[in-house]
Amino acid sequence: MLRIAVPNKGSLSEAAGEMLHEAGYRQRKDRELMVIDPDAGVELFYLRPRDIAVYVGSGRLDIGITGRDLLLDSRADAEEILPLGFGKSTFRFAGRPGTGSTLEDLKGRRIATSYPGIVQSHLDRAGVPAEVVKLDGAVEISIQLGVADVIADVVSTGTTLRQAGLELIGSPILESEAVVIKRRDADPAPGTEQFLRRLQGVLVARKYVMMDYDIRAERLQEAVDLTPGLESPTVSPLHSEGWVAVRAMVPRERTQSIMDDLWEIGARAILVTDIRACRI
Ligand SMILES: Nc1ncnc2c1ncn2[C@@H]1O[C@H](COP(=O)(O)OP(=O)(O)OP(=O)(O)O)[C@@H](O)[C@H]1O
Ligand SMILES: O=P(O)(O)OC[C@H]1O[C@H](OP(=O)(O)OP(=O)(O)O)[C@H](O)[C@@H]1O
Ligand SMILES: [Mg+2]
Repeated sequence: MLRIAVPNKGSLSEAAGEMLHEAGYRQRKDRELMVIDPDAGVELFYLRPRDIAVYVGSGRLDIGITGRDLLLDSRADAEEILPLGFGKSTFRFAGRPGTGSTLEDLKGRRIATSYPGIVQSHLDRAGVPAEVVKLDGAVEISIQLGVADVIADVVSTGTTLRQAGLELIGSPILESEAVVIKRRDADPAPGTEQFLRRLQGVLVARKYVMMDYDIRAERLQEAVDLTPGLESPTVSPLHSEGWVAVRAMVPRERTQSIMDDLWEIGARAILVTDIRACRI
C-alpha cells in the first residue's frame, strides 16, 4: 500500500484533509494518527507538517503533503512532484521601520526565524554574514523583546507584521504553497501515479466548470474560439435546423465574462455546472 504523510495540525491540515476527501480517500476520525484505506490502497499517516519531509526523505514513507518552505527548510532528501494550490504564502524578511531596505542591510544583524535552514542558505548564497536566532513561533514579537533585530517569517495577509509595526525588507525569499513530495531520485512507489491523478482530478474540478449552450451553426467557430475546452469542445446537432449544442470546460473564474461574450454572438440556453470529479 502507498504510505502517505499528511499534516495533522497547522495551516495546511484542514485544506489537505478536504483535498484528500474530495479525491475519495477515507477521512480520519477524532485524532487518529493513522488511517488505512484498503479500497484506495493507501495508508495515511498524520504527522507534524515540519516532520513530513524527514519521513519521506528517509524513505520510511512514500509520499507526503507539506509546504514548499517546510520542505526546503528541512534539507531532507525529498523533492516536490505536484503543487496543490492551497497554503500559499511568501517568506520575507522584516524589521522596524528604518532597519534597512536590501539584503545587504542585514549584515551583522540578529535574524529570528522558525525556518533557519531557508534563512541560512539564502544569506550564504548572497554572501551576507548574519546571526540566525531559531525560535519556534510568534517571531514577530522577538524584536520588541530584544532577542533579534530582524525576523524572517511566513507572510500571508500581512496582518501579523502590521500589528507588530514591522516593515518588509528586500524581495521575497520564497513563494510557497502546499506540495506533494517524494524521496529525491527514487522511483515513485507503486500507486503514486494513481494518487497524483486523483489529486490532479480535484485540482481540475476546482479550477473549471462545465458550460453547455446552443448556438447557430454559422457562429460555431466564434463560439468555439471563446470556449476551446481543454482539448476540443463537444458539438452535437440539435433537432431545430441550423442550431448546434456545445459542451466545453471553461475556467471557473472566467465563467461570467464568457457567458456575456457567448450571449453577444447569439448563444442561448447557456448552462453552467460544477464538475464533481474528473480524470483528465
Ligand atoms: N497564515 C499562515 N501562517 C502560517 N503558515 C502558513 C500560513 N499560510 C500558509 N502557511 C503555510 O503553512 C505551512 C506552515 O504550517 P505549520 O503547521 O508548520 O505552521 P502553523 O500553521 O504556523 O502552525 P503552528 O501553530 O504549529 O505553528 C507553511 O508551508 C506555510 O507556508
Ligand atoms: O500574514 P498573516 O496572515 O498575518 O500570517 C502570517 C503569520 O501567521 C503565522 O503565525 P501563526 O499564527 O501560525 O503563529 P506562530 O508564529 O506561532 O506559528 C506565521 O508564522 C505568521 O506569523
Ligand atoms: Mg506558525
